[in-house]
Parts: sequence; structure tokens; C-alpha cells
Amino acid sequence: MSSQDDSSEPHDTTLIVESVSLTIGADSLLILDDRPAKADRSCCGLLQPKPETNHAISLYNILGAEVTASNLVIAYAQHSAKNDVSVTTVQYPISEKEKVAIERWAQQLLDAAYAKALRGKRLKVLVNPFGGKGTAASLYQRYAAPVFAAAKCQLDVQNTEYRGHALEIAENLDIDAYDAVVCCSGDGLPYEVFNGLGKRPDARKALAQTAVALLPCGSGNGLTWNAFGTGSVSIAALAIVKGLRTPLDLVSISQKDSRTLSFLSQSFGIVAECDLGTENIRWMGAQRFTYGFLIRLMRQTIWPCDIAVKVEIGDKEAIKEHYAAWSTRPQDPDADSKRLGIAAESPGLPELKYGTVTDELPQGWQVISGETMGNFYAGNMAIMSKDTNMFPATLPDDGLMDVVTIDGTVSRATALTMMNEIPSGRFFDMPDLNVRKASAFRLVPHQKEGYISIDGERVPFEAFQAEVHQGLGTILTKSGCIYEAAGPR
Ligand SMILES: Nc1ncnc2c1ncn2[C@@H]1O[C@H](COP(=O)(O)OP(=O)(O)OP(=O)(O)O)[C@@H](O)[C@H]1O
Repeated sequence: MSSQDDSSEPHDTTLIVESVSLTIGADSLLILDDRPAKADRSCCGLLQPKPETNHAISLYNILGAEVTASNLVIAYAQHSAKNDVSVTTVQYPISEKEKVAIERWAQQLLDAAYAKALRGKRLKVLVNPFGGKGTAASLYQRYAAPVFAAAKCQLDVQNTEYRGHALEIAENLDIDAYDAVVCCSGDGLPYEVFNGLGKRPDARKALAQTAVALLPCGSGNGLTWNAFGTGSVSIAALAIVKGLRTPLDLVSISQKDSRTLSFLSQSFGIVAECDLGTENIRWMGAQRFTYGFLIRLMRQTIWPCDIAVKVEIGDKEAIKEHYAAWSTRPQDPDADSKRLGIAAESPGLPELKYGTVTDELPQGWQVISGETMGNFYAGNMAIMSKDTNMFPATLPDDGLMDVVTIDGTVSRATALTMMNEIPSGRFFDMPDLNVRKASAFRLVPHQKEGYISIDGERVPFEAFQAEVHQGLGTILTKSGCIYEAAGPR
């Protein structure tokens, strides 16, 4: 082996091992294999030179590079025909005297492949054996475990044994021992993990320090779609390995004397009914939401309530401008350590700025008529399930949630058109859709029975108040700053 200019300086991005040239490029590792093919003989028995093979591996897909006693081994995630990646390795024989230089080159490759992402993450993996269609454990073993192993993640895998177990685990977690909690489930387990971290005396510190991620094994899998833009377990595992710590707004929900945290959405009306009233048809997977919507649309379309919103941005054009400015703002490289510093100084859960739902309505909130409410839907993330970019203008940590309301008296044809326009993104601009960016709201249902959904979990059908805490939680994302969702146009 020799490096291209026979120098082993760290800046030397090309390595030559046995006539194979390996170059660390801006986005990929370029492999130029000039070795003669061992078994490629012509009809007269002469060894034919193998045609030069150009092979590029995206740096994002590179999981590991190590020098063993006699080989350089590079592990990477290779896309397979289906929407998946599988771990593949290439290896090149090396000699003892080349080892030090090659080790240095391998480090350089890993630096480029991981960039700002933490290498060898310490992961607490929680598997819900009943998540989604009940296949979370086998999905984990088959699609995620090999990716984590190739990336040399430190793993501590535990099955959840009962409802609320993930909450208890998070509440008692040694937060210094893990970089992230990875849930193999639907959005129900991350909801429990955020709430478990939020129950601790050092809640703010725990929520700032511990990232939460989801391997998509449920029906909606909102956290994975937003953070990584995929519904594939193996691609999500790769995204966790390469994921960047990203602050996430969390929303305090107060109901009577309880206080919980929401990371995804709060719904009342048709969406809550579709989400929670379709548990009996879980076998349908994500289709159950559409099916539920159509059934509900044929029956009831109005869910009367009182609503008051602390509106921060009230019209669609201003919301689009806010989205464009926030999503392109320069990143402060020290933002995460500053946030951790603040959380360490005042580690308790932040006080409620607007009190609870049992207090007087605060001054300056906009009262919205809810007599004929059809859909009240507040989102902290954009995508609620595959192809459902319900809140295109949401941002992970702008300190605002997007509140969408649709009157229940819109015609069935309009409601169906709206549903069909969600994947195209034209939904946002439809005149019957009201959108406000808010920092808090209160909702009081008029009826005695019905559904309120917080992150897909059913909560008592009674008045609740929501208030955002900017950047209180932490997730892993691909970009480090925005969701993998198309913004408003
Ligand atoms: N061993 C268990 N037995 C019973 N319930 C469990 C167990 N482990 C976890 N749970 C509960 O299962 C619920 C569903 O969790 P999960 O996140 O997997 O799916 P989900 O939210 O229903 O997903 P989706 O709705 O997207 O299918 C959670 O409320 C959790 O408390």
C-alpha cells in the first residue's frame, strides 16, 4: 500500500491498497478498483485484467472503518431494492508496516462520515412487543440491530412489559449513561419517555441531555417521519446513527390537576375520533386513519367547544415568512452546550407561564367560536403519519405550535378535497383551513363524551390547556434544525 503522494499526513484523502484507490470526497468515498479479477480467464487461459470499477459510497452511509490484524474493513449501509438498507462490508488486505498510516486514514474517513454526529452512541433501546402490528421485536432484530452493531453503538435493549413501563424506565434512567432513548414502537412509547423524563426532579436537565428517537414499528410513527423522513426501520436506524441532536419544543397539557407533556399533537373533533375511535381496526395499519375519517364524515361533523388561543402569528402569509426566516437562520455551533448549561443550572420543569386550565383565562387570548367546530388540531411536528404533512409550517424549536381549525359545517365534498390535498401540500392554502401560530390555547368541550387525543393517546374528555416550552426536549434529526417535511409554499 502507499498513499497517493506517499505522505501519511491527515490531509491526504487518498489511500492506495493493493491497486485499489480509496478517496474521501466531499460527499462520498470513491473506490477505484484496478486489481485483475482472480477468476476471470479468457478462453486461452490467460488472466484478463478486470475492467476498472468505479464505486462511490455516500459518506452518510458509512458506518465504520477499522484496521484489523491484516485488513482494512469498511462497513456501510447499502440500499436494497426495497425501501431498506442492509449492512455491507468491503475489506482490503494490508501489511503490518502500513498499519499506522491506514489507521490514520480510517480515522479521517470516520471524521468525514460522521461530521457533527456523535459516533458510537450509547443507546437505551425500548421495544414494545405489542407495538403496531406486534412485530417490533423482530423488526428491531432484523433491520436495526445490524446497523447499530456496524456503527459500534453501545446498546442496552429492554422490552416494555406493561403500559406505562417506558415512563417508569425514563423516570429512573441514569441519564449520564445514555445519549439517546430509542423506542421500537409507535408514537406511544416516545410520549411515555418524554413524560417519564419530565416527571424527574431534574426534568429539564434530563430532557435537554437525553435525545429521544423512534424506530417506526407503529401505525403513525410521526416522530420518525419528521426527524428522518422515512417509515423504514433500517433507514431510521441509519438516521439515528448519523442523527444530530436537535432541541424540540414540548407542550405542557394541563387538565384538572394533572400536567403532562406532548411532543406531537393535540386533537379534538374528527381527527381525535379517527385516531382513537379506530383502535379496533389496528390490523389495517395506517389505512385505519383514512377509513376512520370517511366513516366519521358520514356520521357526525360537529364537536362544539369553547376555544381561546394565545396567537403569535395569525395569517398564512406571515406564517410562511416566519417559516422561511427560521428555517434558514444561521446556526450557533454552541447553542446545544449553552442549552445544556442553562438546564443544569435550573434543572426543574419550567413553571407554567399561563397557569392551568382551572385558572382565569389570561388576558389577550383570542376567543374563537367553536359552536360548529369540525376539527381542532394543534401540531408540534409537521407529519402525523405517512403522506400526512398536516402542519407544513411547524418548526422543531421556534417556541410555537400550529393550531388548525376547520368548521364542521363545510360540505362533505370540501372535507374530502381537503383530505386529498394534504399529500400535495395545497391543503395549507385552502380558504376553509384556519391556521394560527400560537404559544398557548385552551379548549373546553361542550358535550359529555367524546375523544381528545394527545400524541395519539386518549385523555379524559374534559377542558384542557396547552402551553409551549421552547426547546425543552431533544430529538435526533437528519438536518439538526428542521423536519424532513416540505414547508408551506
Ligand atoms: N408490554 C406491554 N403490554 C401492554 N401494553 C404495552 C406494553 N408495552 C407498551 N405498552 C403500551 O402500548 C401502547 C402503544 O404503544 P406504541 O407506541 O407501540 O404504539 P401506538 O402509539 O399505539 O402506535 P400506533 O398508534 O402508531 O400504532 C403504549 O401506550 C404503551 O404504554
